Amino acid sequence: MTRKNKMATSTSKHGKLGNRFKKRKRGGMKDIMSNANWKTVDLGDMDLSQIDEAGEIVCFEELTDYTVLTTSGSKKQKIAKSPKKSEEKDKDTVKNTKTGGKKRKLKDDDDEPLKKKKKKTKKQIKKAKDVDQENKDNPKLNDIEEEEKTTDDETEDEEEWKKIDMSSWLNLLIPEPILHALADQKFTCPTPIQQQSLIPAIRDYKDIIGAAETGSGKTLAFGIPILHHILNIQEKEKRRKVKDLETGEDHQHQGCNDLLALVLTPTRELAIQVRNHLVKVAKYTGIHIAVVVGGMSKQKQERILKKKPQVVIATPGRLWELVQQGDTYLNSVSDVRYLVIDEADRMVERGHFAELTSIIDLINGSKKTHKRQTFVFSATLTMVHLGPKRKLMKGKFDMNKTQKLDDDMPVFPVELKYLAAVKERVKLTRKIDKMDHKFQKLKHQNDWFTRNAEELDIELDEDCLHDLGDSAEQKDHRKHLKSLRSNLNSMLKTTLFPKGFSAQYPTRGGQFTMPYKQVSSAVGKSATDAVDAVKQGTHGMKKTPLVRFPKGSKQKNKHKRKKKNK
Ligand SMILES: Nc1ncnc2c1ncn2[C@@H]1O[C@H](COP(=O)(O)OP(=O)(O)OP(=O)(O)O)[C@@H](O)[C@H]1O
Repeated sequence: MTRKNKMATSTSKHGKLGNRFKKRKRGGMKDIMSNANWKTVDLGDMDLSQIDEAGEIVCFEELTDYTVLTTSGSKKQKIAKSPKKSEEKDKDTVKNTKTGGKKRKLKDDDDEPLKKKKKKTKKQIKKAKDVDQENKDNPKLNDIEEEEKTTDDETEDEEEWKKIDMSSWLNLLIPEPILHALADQKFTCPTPIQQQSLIPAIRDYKDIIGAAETGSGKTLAFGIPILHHILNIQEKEKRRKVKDLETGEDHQHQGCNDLLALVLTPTRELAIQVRNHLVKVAKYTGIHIAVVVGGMSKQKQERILKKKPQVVIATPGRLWELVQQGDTYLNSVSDVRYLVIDEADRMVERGHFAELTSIIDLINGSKKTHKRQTFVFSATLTMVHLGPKRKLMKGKFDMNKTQKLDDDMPVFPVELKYLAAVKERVKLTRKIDKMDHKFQKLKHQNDWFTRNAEELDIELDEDCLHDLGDSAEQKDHRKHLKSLRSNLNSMLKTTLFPKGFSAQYPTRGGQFTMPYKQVSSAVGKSATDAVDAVKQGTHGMKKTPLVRFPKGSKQKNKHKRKKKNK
């Protein structure tokens, strides 16, 4: 339907569709009854057969006098009779057809005058070919824009979601629009990785390193905090704008229309998967999420980036290529506030590493003063086991001794505990030796001085001799040494390995035993299952006082409480 009250439609090769045809619209059927004959539209030199999108269309015809009938339930409504009225009313009716509680817009194609359409069609020939090729190559890429349309179309009762029990999310600082979207998807409980990441990432703005198996919900573990922070930025931006309007000032801030978050994934399939997942959860936030991956046509990429998405999900290769080409929007990638490296273990494989390093260098070189929050997620633990974490995080935060030990020896947890106990014993013995040695040395010095002084008949100044018995410092030393000795004693009295251990398995730094049953049940299993198997078999061992828990940890507090109760 055109503004000039002309109608462009198609006729099949086998003849006209007739004077009455039906057009299905959401919310009802539309009948268009022609009151006059169709007239052929002159398209000049243009050959319709060259347009891939044209499908069955072989020529254009226009209808200047028609009546539009719509069905509302079973009742048919006549909405236009005369050409002028028909145009106005038809436009209104279509525009007001409710889809998902939102006004459905007329498609540009329906709304444009035919002449304009003719000009555009020539231009569209190439574009249509590009798009078609692109869609053939990548059906998934095609879904990216499709899905956006369908999301808008969904109908729902605004308050309906509040009936769903979402109490498990309540303490995790989830903004209402996100909670709403989670409820829509019936995600009533956070997964463990989400539960553990959300508060530190949202409230404490901590960097997160997370390792959890495939399908454990890692995407939302970084997605929700990022959306939460962006919503906050938008809120602040709005307030600033209001303030600027009041004061007449014009400040430039990084805000709603900037690239704020970058998610890097090793493959385009994963990028699309992450994007679709985040789009669903950002449904009510107004936050724009886009994907930048290889295999997408330049035009489509430009179209997507023109919308200024605040979150970009990309593969390192494609992103780096576009940055190097000088893409204006992606050039601000160095200023992102949230950086996610998803599937980090795969990302460091050869093939991604060079571009990933370049991107990270670019981001690290940013002159912006704002703090960046980084999320590193991985499906396997290989990344965590690559080397001591503290080397990578030097100076970032202090690790206690047990953490350092665990970090150095990422074997089985149970093994670590016994290694820790052995190390503790050795350390204590060394400390005692050292102190003893100091005392011996002092004593020896005193003896040596006295002996020589006697031999040489020199009167010794008392100050030359070390006081081993009376000074406060010496007293402290003695006290300390005593406590070290008693600790070592109790350690030596406790059996390091419970009875029943028969099989032996080697570890770094020593040979330890564990029940054969557990060893055999752990063989050939995934790391998690093997650890479980070991844990089950060594349940009793966990209770030995040799195990040192990190300060402030749950186990430590439990241990303290138990001790107190005794
Ligand atoms: N809290 C939740 N409750 C129910 N389902 C959830 C929840 N969080 C995520 N999911 C669903 O679990 C599936 C896996 O989630 P997600 O893709 O985030 O896992 P992942 O750990 O990133 O997996 P992968 O390693 O394959 O990327 C998705 O279909 C997602 O919709």
